Amino acid sequence: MTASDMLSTLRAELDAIDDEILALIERRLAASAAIAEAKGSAGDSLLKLRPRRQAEVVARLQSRAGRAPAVAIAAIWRELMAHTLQGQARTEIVLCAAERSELLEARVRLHFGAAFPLAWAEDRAEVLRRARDEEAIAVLVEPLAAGEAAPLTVFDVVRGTDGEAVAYAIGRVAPEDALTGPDGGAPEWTPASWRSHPAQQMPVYPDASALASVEEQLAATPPLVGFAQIGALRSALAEVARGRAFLLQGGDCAESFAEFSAEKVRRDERLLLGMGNIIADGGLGVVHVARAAGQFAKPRSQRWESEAGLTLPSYRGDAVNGRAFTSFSRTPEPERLLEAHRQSQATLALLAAFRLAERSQPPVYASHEALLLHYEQALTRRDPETGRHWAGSGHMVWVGERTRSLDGAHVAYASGIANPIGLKCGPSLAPETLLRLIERLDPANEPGRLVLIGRFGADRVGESLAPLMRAARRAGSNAIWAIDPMHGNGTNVAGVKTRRLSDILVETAAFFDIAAAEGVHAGGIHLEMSGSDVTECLGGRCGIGEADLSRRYLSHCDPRLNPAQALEIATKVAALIGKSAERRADAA
Ligand SMILES: O=C(O)C(=O)C[C@]1(C(=O)O)C=C[C@@H](O)C=C1
Ligand SMILES: [Mn+2]
Repeated sequence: MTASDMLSTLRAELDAIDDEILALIERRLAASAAIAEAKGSAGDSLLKLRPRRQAEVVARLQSRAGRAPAVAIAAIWRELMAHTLQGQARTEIVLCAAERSELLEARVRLHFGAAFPLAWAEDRAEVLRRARDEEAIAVLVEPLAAGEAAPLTVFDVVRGTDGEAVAYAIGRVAPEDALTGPDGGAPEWTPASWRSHPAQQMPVYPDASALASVEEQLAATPPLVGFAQIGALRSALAEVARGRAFLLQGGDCAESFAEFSAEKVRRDERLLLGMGNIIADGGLGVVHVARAAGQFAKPRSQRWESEAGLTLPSYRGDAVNGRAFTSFSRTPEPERLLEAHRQSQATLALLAAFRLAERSQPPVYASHEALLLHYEQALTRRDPETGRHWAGSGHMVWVGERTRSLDGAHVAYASGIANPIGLKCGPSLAPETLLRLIERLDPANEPGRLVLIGRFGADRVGESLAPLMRAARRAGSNAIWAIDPMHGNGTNVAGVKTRRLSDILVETAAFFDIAAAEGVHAGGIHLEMSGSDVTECLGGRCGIGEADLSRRYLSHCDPRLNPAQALEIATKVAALIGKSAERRADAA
C-alpha cells in the first residue's frame, strides 16, 4: 500500500467514526428536548440551566476516560451541553457594558461554551433585571450583596488561569443545582458533593440501575458505626496529636470475602492488641485502629491486565470485582458492595463482642480507604444534634496516595465528614500541595482530625519526609504524623511481590529520627499484617527466605507481615518511642 492509499484508508475510518459521533449527537439533542419538558413548570421560574448536573456529567466522563485528556472532555461536553441547553430554551449571558473587557469576554466564552449568545446591558441594575425577568444569566465582576436582587443567586464563578475569581454567574438557579454558595463562596457540602469532581480509581459499573438499587439498599441500613464512637476515636487521636499517645493502625492490605471468619477477626485483633502491649512499654498510650471492616477495594496503577492475549479490567478488590481472570468475574458488580457491607457489619459486631467479654482491653476501632464513593455516600449519616455528617462505614477512613488530588472527588468527600481522616503522603507530594490539602481537610485545625501517613520507602524517606513535616509544622498544623513503612518498600523477587523487613525497619527508624530533628511527635505506624502465619514478607528473626515465599502466600494484594514479624516491629517501635522520650528529656 502506498503512503497516500494508507492515508485514504485511515481517513475513511475517521469519516465512519465521525458519522457515528454525529448520529449520537443527534440522539443526545433529541433526548434533551424531552428533559426540557420534564422540567415543566419549574422551568418558568428557574432557568433550564443546571450547573451542578453539567459538572457531574463532565466529572463522571473524566473518571471513565482512558486516553482522552480531562481538559478535552470538559471542552467537548461543555460545548455539547451548551447546545442542548440552547435547544431547550435560548439562554443569554448578559454582561455589564461598564465592565467590558476582552479578557472577561474570552473567559466567559471559555467557561460557558461558545453556543451562548452574549449581550451587554447598560448598568448592573439592568443586567440583574434581565437575569430576573428573562431566560438570561448575569455575569458581573462583583458578587451579589446580601439581599440584593432576590430570587437571584450566585451559582458559579468564572476564573482566570491563576484560579482567581474574575466574575460571578448569577441567575435563577435552585441552591441544590448551584456550584457555589449564594455569595459565590464554597457551596454547602453534601454527601453527594464528590460527584461534581473527577473521581480517580473508581470502578465503571456497566449496569447503572443495579448500582442505583444497591445504593438505595445501603442508604436504608443503620450506620455501621455511630457518631459517638467517631467522637471517642477523635478524642483518643487528639491525645496522639498532643504527643501523649501513639496510633497503631494495621491489618490486611485487602480483606477478602473468602477469607472472612470469626477466627480470622479474632486472630487479627489479638495481634493488634499484642503489638499495642509491646508498644506501650515505650511509655505512650496506644490507640488501636484495625485495617478491617471495609478494606475491600484497591486502587490499581494499571486499569487493564493482559494474559495470554486476553485483556481484562484489573482486579480492584472483592467489593468491586473477582480475582479470576475471566470477563465475567472482572466486570464490576455493584451487588458486591452489599456483601462487603454484610461482612463489615459482622466484623464490627465481633470486635464489639470481644470487648464486652474482655472489658480490661482497650477499644479497637476500624478503618479503611474511602475509595468507593458510591458506598461511602450511601452510608453517610447526619447527626441531628450537631448537623454534622459522618461516614457510617467505619470509624476512620483514609484518602490514598492515588486519589489525593486537591480537586478530586475523594478529597471532596472526606472534607465534609466528621470522622478522623488519614491522608497518604508519598514522594510525589509537594509541601505546598500538602498545605492546601491540610487546609481543605482540616480547616479548623482540630487535634485528632487529620493523620498524615508518610509512605516513601527506605531509600526516599530521608529526602522526602523532612520538607513535608517542616511545612506542616510551620503552618501550625495539629495534624498527626504517622509512617506507613510498607507501601514504599515493595520489591519483586523471582516474580513475587514482597517486602523486606529490613527496609521496613529502616524507614520506621528514619521516621522517628526525622520527626525528632523537626521537633514533631512521631505519632503512629500503619502496617499491612495478618494474624495468620503467612510468608509474604522477607526476613526477620523468623527467618523467612526467598524459598519460603511460595509456602503460605495468601494475600489478595500486597504482602503482609506475619505475627512474628509484626511483633518484631512493635518491639522496635517501643524502643524508638523510648529513645525519643530520652532525647526530649536531654534537651529539656
Ligand atoms: O440534565 C438536564 O437537566 C439537561 O437539561 C441536559 C443537560 C445536558 O446536555 O446534559 C443540558 C443542560 C443542563 O444545564 C444540564 C444538562
Ligand atoms: Mn496495600
